Amino acid sequence: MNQSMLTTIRGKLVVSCQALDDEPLHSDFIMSRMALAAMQGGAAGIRANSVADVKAIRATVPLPVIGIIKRDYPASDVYITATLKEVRELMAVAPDMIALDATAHQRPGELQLAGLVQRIREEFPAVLLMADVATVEEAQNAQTLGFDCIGTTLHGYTQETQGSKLWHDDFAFLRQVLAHCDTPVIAEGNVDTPEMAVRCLTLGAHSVVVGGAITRPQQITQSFTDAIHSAG
Ligand SMILES: CC(=O)N[C@H](C=O)[C@@H](O)[C@H](O)[C@H](O)COP(=O)(O)O
Repeated sequence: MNQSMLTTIRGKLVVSCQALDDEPLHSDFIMSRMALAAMQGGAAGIRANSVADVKAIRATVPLPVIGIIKRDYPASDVYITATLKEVRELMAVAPDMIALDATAHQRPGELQLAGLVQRIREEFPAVLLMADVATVEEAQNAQTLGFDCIGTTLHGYTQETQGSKLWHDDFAFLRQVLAHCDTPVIAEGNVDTPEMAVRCLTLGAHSVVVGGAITRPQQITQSFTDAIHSAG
């Protein structure tokens, strides 16, 4: 499956099934059922956090999986697959692709981004690597480092991009990344409606990842209650 994941998800939807330990649906069993529901709805791939969730999802659905480990480190803003330790942990459950923070921020541990990519390529040559970025410069750097694909995942979530949403100005950030990179670009982050997902693909995104709008019921509920509140 590994080498073909990018082919499998081209022009299609990947569903992010994540619930952190402070969220109501935190459970590898529930995430595996979310993945099954996503598959029944036509998703071509799954993105998941933690070894337990990736393992449960892999045992439940035959879809390719993008694995991450979110872990907070003191004195670093990097929390998505920050070090080689998380990569090695994930490889025990063999995701097809691993996504890692590819921002310019200082990483915990010895290896910075270039060194980390080099070590992963040496140790795990078969796994695909997705660069989660927030800026165009980070996307270009990820391309130079040889990532297999670039995700807009962290746009709006770093100090430099705080408050920006992927869909702002008709997906201006996504369009800029697409204009500057030949590497496949995956639209991810605040893609909250089917129309937005279609727009990302029409603009040239290789694939689109949708999370909370499908798999976080507290967020979905809030969109209804907010709408009712503003109408009243
Ligand atoms: C910023 C960050 O930590 N993003 C995480 C990355 O894996 C997830 O919490 C998001 O749910 C995922 O990126 C999908 O985005 P959205 O849920 O907005 O569709």
